[in-house]
Amino acid sequence: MGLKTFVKVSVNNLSDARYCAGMGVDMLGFCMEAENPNFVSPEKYFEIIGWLAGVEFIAEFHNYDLQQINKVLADYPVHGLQVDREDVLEELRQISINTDVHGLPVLFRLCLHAHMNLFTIEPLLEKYHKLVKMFVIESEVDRLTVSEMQQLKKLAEKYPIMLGYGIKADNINLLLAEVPLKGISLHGNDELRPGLKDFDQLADILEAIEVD
Ligand SMILES: O=C(O)c1ccccc1N[C@@H]1O[C@H](COP(=O)(O)O)[C@@H](O)[C@H]1O
Repeated sequence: MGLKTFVKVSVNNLSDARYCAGMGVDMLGFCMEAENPNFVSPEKYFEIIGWLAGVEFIAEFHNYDLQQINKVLADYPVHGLQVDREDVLEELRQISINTDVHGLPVLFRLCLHAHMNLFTIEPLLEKYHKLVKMFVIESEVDRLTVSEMQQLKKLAEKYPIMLGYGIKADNINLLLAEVPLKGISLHGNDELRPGLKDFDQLADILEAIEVD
C-alpha cells in the first residue's frame, strides 16, 4: 500500500505521526522554534521518531535566522529543513554553492497573500529553484479558482511544487491529474487544541490517494 503522490504532513504529536507513517506519508514536518505553539521539543521529537520507520523528518523554521537554525539542528537528527524566510535562502546562496545546511536538502515555504500570489511568485521560484528541493505553497484561502489552477499548472511544469492549500478529499484526484505537482503538504491535528481541526479531513485526503 502507498500513496499516489509525494506527501509531507506537519505534525506535533505521536498519534498523527504514527498514523501518517502507517499510511505511507513520505515526510513528517516538525516545528523547531521554541516560541511557536506547534513547537516539538527535542525530548518529544526523539520520543515520536523512535516509533517511526520509512519516513523522512523535516525541521520547520519560520522566524529563525540561519545562525539560530544551525544551533537548533545540532539537537535534532533530521533529513531536511523547511524555511519561510527568503533572507535565510539568500544567505545560503551566498555562503555556499551547496544546496544545504549540514548537507540537508531545503524546502522553501511560501505563504500566499494579497501581494504574493500565484501570479507574482515566479521570479522567486526562478531565483531559488537551484537551491531549493521543493517549494511548499500554502495560503489561508482554502480554495483555488480556475485561473489560479491554470497558473499553478504553468508553475508546476517548471518548478518543483508541493501544494499546501485548497486540497480536499473530493478534489485531490482531479488536482493531481491536472497539475504536475511534486506532491502535497498537509497539517495534522493540533493536540493542544483538540477538536479545532478535523482529523478526519487529513485521513479522508490520504485515503482518497491510497493505492494498492
Ligand atoms: O499548522 C497547524 O495547524 C499544525 C498542526 C499540527 C502540527 C503542526 C502544525 N503546523 C506547523 O506549525 C508551524 C507554524 O505554522 P504557522 O505559524 O501556522 O504558519 C509550522 O511548522 C506548521 O507547519
